This record gives sequence, C-alpha cells and structure tokens, in this order.
Amino acid sequence: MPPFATPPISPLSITFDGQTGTMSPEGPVLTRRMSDLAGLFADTAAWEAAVADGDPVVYQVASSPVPEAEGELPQSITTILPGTVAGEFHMTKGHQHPNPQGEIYLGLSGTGGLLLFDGERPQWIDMAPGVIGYIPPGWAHRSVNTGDEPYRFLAVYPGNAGHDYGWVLANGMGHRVYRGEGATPRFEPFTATP
Ligand SMILES: O=P(O)(O)OC[C@H]1O[C@](O)(CO)[C@@H](O)[C@@H]1O
Repeated sequence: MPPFATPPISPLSITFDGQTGTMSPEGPVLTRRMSDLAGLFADTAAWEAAVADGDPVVYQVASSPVPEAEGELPQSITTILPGTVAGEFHMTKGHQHPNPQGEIYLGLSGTGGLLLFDGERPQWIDMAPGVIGYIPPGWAHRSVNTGDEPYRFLAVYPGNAGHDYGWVLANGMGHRVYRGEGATPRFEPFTATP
C-alpha cells in the first residue's frame, strides 16, 4: 500500500475517478469489514451472522498521499457498499473530531446521507452526486448508503482534526437509519446496542 507523503508537500495535482473511487497518485486504502463495526448495529445477532457469513467489506476509504498532519488538507474517497443488517443500512463507524474542526463531503455516485449529531440534536443531509455536505466543528458524523448501488463521496478535512470513535460508541448518533418505503429511509431514535 502506498504511504502518505511526508511534509513539506510540493503542490500537486490529484486525479480521481468518481465511478471507481480511486485516486492518482494514491495513498493508503482503508478497508472496513463487518467485523470492524462491532457494537454499532442495533441487531447484534444479525451482525454476528453477517460476520460469520464471510465478513463482507462494508466500506473502503482511498486516500490521496496528502497526510493527516497539521496544516495539511487530506482528501479521501469513501465507497460504502449497499446492504443492511436487519434493515439498518450499511454505514461508516462514525467519529467526532477531537480537535473540533469542519469537514466537507462531495457526493460522487450513488445515493446516501450524512448523519450528524452534536450530542443533543441529530441532523440528516441527503447526499447524491454534486451535493456538498458540510460538517461544522463539534458535530459527530457518519455516512450511510441508502441505495442499491455503491455510494461514493469525496471528503476534505483538516489534517489534525483526528478521529474519536469512542465518542460515537458512548453517545450514539441520535438516530438509526433503516430501509423504508420506496427510496425514503426510515429513521428511528438511537438505542444502544445490547
Ligand atoms: O472514520 P470512519 O468513521 O471509519 O469513516 C471514514 C471517514 O472518515 C474520513 O476518513 C475522514 O472524515 C472520511 O474520508 C471517511 O468517510
């Protein structure tokens, strides 16, 4: 796997393919399988069954070589594969930035959404190609594939924002997102995973 570049970074041009989720030049690629999402889906028995049944890839994050370092603006393309666990849509783990800073997402292909939570209020942004979702400082964020094809988006974020996963495990994300009637997702209040 290619490494992140080492600062100081020279100006560079990065080409991305919104249909494949690849970047050139490329940096590290992170693969998260079902087993990496322990404690996140409401139906633990269904999650365990999915892990036992081949432990499928849920999402991949392909980064450019720009590193997660202070002053830099790393970019990545996340691809969430379609599917549910007992009706709860495939999603990213979700995280809070321990160093509160904003982030932008740009929808590239497929359909999904951005679930945000500040500890009190859940918010939802429908995402599709051409939509920019803005994550303000202090809002935990999780992406969800609400369609039947891969959902892809570009993320650009401050290199020293960090990823706090414990905050999401402790506080939840306000809502859970399920397959609903037709193309409209169904939201349910967050319940802790038993
Ligand atoms: O960190 P998580 O919740 O696994 O999700 C990965 C997401 O985080 C980022 O790396 C940066 O916020 C995104 O590119 C990506 O969608």
